[in-house]
Amino acid sequence: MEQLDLNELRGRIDEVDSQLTALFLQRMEIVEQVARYKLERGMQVLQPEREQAVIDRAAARAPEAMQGYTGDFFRAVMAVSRAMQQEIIDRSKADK
Ligand SMILES: C=C(O[C@@H]1C=C(C(=O)O)C=C[C@H]1O)C(=O)O
Repeated sequence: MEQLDLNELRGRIDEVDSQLTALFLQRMEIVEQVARYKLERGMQVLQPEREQAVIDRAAARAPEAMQGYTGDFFRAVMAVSRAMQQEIIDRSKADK
């Protein structure tokens, strides 16, 4: 592959990444509110049924060859989501 082509492809990846970043941050802002909801009600951060539903719905939207990767992507996103929720909850409990 020509260097020029690679640069062009990477430029397109950078553009998608910038959209992904904005959407990720938007998702995490909502997740922060979910964490506060759970904190007030003493709920567990991990909700396996909900996670499976998120993965299944996303995978169903993807072409067959991409379904596994789509599931992996959402598993990673939700692991980050849970980590932030746990930090919010732990910090809030430590402050009391
Ligand atoms: C956001 C939530 O918390 C966790 C993270 C999820 C997510 O990021 O989508 C889904 C389920 C939970 O394990 C939730 O309960 O809805």
